[in-house]
Amino acid sequence: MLLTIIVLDSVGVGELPDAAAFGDTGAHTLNHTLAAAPAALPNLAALGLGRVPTVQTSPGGLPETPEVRGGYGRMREVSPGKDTSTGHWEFMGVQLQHPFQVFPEGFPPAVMDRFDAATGRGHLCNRPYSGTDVIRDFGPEHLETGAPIVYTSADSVFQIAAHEDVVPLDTLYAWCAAAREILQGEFAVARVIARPFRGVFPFERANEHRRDFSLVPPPTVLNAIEDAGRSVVGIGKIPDIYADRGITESIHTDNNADGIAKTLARMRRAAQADESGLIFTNLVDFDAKFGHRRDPAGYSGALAEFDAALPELLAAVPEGGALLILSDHGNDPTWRGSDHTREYGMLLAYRPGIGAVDLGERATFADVGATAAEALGAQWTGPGESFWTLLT
Ligand SMILES: O=P(O)(O)O[C@@H]1C[C@H](O)[C@@H](CO)O1
Ligand SMILES: [Mn+2]
Ligand SMILES: [Mn+2]
Repeated sequence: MLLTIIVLDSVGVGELPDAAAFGDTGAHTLNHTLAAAPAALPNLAALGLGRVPTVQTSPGGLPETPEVRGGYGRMREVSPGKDTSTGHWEFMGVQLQHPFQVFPEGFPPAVMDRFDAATGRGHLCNRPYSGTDVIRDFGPEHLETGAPIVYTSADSVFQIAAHEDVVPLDTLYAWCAAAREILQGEFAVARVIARPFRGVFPFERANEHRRDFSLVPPPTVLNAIEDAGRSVVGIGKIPDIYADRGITESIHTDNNADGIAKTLARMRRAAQADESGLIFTNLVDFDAKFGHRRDPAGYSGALAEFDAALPELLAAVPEGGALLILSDHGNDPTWRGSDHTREYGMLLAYRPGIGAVDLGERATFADVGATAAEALGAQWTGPGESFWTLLT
């Protein structure tokens, strides 16, 4: 049995009931993107996306689709966060009791003194910043001094930007590993992120060389699937997000198109070998290239690019297999600021021969992991209610 899960990173489907606590009342990544930059998305609509509550189907939204052949629903996130780690860990059965620590004033001397000692270079910035603005504003001084640019956001992240001609990639990754060691315990941040950049002012991000150094998660459904002797193929940021735990094979990707192509190829290889396991992909461009940059046209184009590839992905689902399409938080490109938005996760499902199946409102993202465990015959007694029987 082959299960493929594809996360459309940050494609939220409307404010969660507790959105006010995050300052996100009224946010709706999908609706606001399509209202600002219309795209038909016929294949996502045919899976039932337009039937997810609050998703707009009138003009400026998805087309009405009389013939829906897919499972559709939305998911509540119980963990108190709206970042990638929180969302993906909850997918696989980890419900956080407390939010990851954030550092809106920057990182204290107890952290930065140790980091400076590790790099021998001092540092620049050390406060919340947009990743494209920070290289524009601090890049010239970085080129002169070689000091790493350290910045954060509303998320629990310690980000290190450095020019590839000034700091070789392996040095930047070593600095991230050193920061990862320092940022534990009272200073634990969910992720240390390497943000290499290149070119001349105002510089260009080398997104394909981004690397996330995540905290190690507690045991997840991925471990249970691996323990059941199934393969767990992580594509894109997935291995980083789970700190390689419960991952049996990792496939790096440069962008969404590359992620889609590598997912397709791996699905076909698994089907030919009658392989039983999970292919788990994260497509990050929606979030990283367009959401945080408040670029609805780019966001809409990325959705259209995925929608155009969907027929091939559906055709690659073997008999008896399944495909889930999810989102892990919002990042409304029409919203104020440059951070994520607290929204329902999208849930779409496809199996060969499926009709229209209303998967309803899931009480937690962890229903995904409970479903994956049941589908793949893994033992999971943690959080989440499986919806696998709705798909069989
Ligand atoms: O460097 P940028 O502004 O893209 O940083 C964003 C802010 C988030 O915390 C981080 C991970 O999604 O990317
Ligand atoms: Mn994300
Ligand atoms: Mn993000």
